[in-house]
Amino acid sequence: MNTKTAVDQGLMLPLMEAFYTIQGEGTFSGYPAYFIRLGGCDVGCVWCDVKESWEAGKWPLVGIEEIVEGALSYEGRLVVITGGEPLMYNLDPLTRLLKAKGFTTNIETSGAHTFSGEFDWVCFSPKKFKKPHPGIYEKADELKVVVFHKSDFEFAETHAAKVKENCRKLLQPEWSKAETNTKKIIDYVKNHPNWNISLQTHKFMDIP
Ligand SMILES: C[S@@+](CC[C@H](N)C(=O)[O-])C[C@H]1O[C@@H](n2cnc3c(N)ncnc32)[C@H](O)[C@@H]1O
Ligand SMILES: Nc1nc2[nH]cc(C(=O)O)c2c(=O)[nH]1
Ligand code: SF4
Ligand SMILES: [Mg+2]
Repeated sequence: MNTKTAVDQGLMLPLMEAFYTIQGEGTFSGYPAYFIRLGGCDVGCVWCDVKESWEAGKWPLVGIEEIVEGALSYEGRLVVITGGEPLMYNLDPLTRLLKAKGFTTNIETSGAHTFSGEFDWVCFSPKKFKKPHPGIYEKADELKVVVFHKSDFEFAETHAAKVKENCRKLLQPEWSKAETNTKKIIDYVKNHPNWNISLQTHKFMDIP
């Protein structure tokens, strides 16, 4: 099988980095987790904190068995697949293998591409820069909207209207503007208690 076919089938993936850390964001904040960061993103968020991930061709193509071997070398059995935009790839084979080895599988996604993979928890973080694919709304367990500008509250509500009833609704301050945005988020959540706050706690702890 040639490399392109292997990538198309999700048997090889561009791996930017993989590391064992503490999930810093969202519902699983505080949980030890192995992060698999796939290279490549076509969404283009102006405030993205991993812009170096965007160009898929910069990262080595790694077979999914080798990716899972890396995860197996740590004690934790929670994996977070992120990027870049991980849904640019077929995640069925990787997540099937992770589940067969006993992992809980979580994803961080903008939802801008068609869904694939078998996930226990889907964190959907919609972006103004590229519209989400409509299929993501029924998959999302957590809607996590980054607040950069005051218009992001209205943006958050338009997506909240489309997710499942039991989907968690989180507002996360954009890191470089955290001081002013966090104040706005606190006021918003006090007045709209169906929303909760997510902070990038790994940045406060100075860990990956
Ligand atoms: C780097 S993205 C990768 C996964 C996927 N592309 C996405 O955007 O969901 C991981 C998470 O970090 C958030 N994020 C990225 N840059 C951020 C920033 N400057 N401040 C706060 N959150 C940020 C994203 O919204 C997303 O929830
Ligand atoms: N510790 C830690 N938690 C995270 N949660 C989501 C992250 C991401 O970049 O997807 C991330 C990350 O990069 N590090
Ligand atoms: S979708 Fe995610 S990885 Fe892509 S630019 Fe936006 S925050 Fe960065
Ligand atoms: Mg991050």
